[in-house]
Amino acid sequence: MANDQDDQGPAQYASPPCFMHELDPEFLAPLADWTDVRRWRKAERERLIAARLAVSADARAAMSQRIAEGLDTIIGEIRGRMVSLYWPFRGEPDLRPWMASINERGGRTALPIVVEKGRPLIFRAYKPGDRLEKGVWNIPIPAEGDPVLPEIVIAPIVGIDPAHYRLGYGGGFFDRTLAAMPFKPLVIGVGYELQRIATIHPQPHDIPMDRIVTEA
Ligand SMILES: Nc1nc2c(c(=O)[nH]1)N(C=O)[C@@H](CNc1ccc(C(=O)N[C@@H](CCC(=O)O)C(=O)O)cc1)CN2
Ligand SMILES: Nc1ncnc2c1ncn2[C@@H]1O[C@H](COP(=O)(O)OP(=O)(O)OP(=O)(O)O)[C@@H](O)[C@H]1O
Repeated sequence: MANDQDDQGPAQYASPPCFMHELDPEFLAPLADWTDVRRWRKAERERLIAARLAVSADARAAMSQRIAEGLDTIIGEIRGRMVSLYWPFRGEPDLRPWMASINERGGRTALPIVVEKGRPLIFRAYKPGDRLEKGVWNIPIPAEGDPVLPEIVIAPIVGIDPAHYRLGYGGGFFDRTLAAMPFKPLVIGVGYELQRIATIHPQPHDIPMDRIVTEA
């Protein structure tokens, strides 16, 4: 039969598949919708947290010290300024020695508090030695004190991309908090070089960090 093409090789698609990833390994097809992005972010968070925890505690402490030096370089004079930090968990850089040094140099420090899931964080002043209590997810939080508004916000990253978009633990807390603050603080993302990724597939709610500091 002249028009029967079934025996002329395999069926062909109307358009060729995309081979962009073969030309450039960094090429990433955009994820179609938020369901895909959320699924991808969940897996990527787990991978990045595991990678961070696989680094020895000694190496993490050394990197944390380097990060503290990088923060001092960016911030400069600390006297009279308030910086919010965080109580480290899951292998995050431990900046508590730097928190102590800020207070010794006439600066002030604060910690974030989860008031409720789906709501912005609040900040309370905290310096080493102040009383802590257990907050949501058992994260230590300052036991007392009025809310404060830090002019410098240090945000620990799970992942970070070249446009400074931050992947966090998935609560959306920092994005909500920065969107709700009455002024824009200087926002510095901190983490390790191993947390750099090609893209976090940024969404309209994601707010990029002003600066990134790692051990490098
Ligand atoms: N050290 C530190 N403190 C911080 C933050 C941080 O990133 N690091 N936060 C920065 O935002 C806030 C806490 N954010 C968190 C967000 C999610 C989970 C968490 O464990 N989520 C569950 C899933 C919960 C759910 O889906 O409802 C999980 O990952 O298993 C923990 C903390 C405030 N304090
Ligand atoms: N300004 C906002 N208003 C309303 N919802 C928001 C806002 N910012 C983030 N969200 C919601 O929070 C959820 C988690 O967001 P995302 O995956 O970006 O979290 P994350 O940045 O990794 O978490 P975190 O800051 O807590 O470490 C999403 O459902 C998102 O829509």
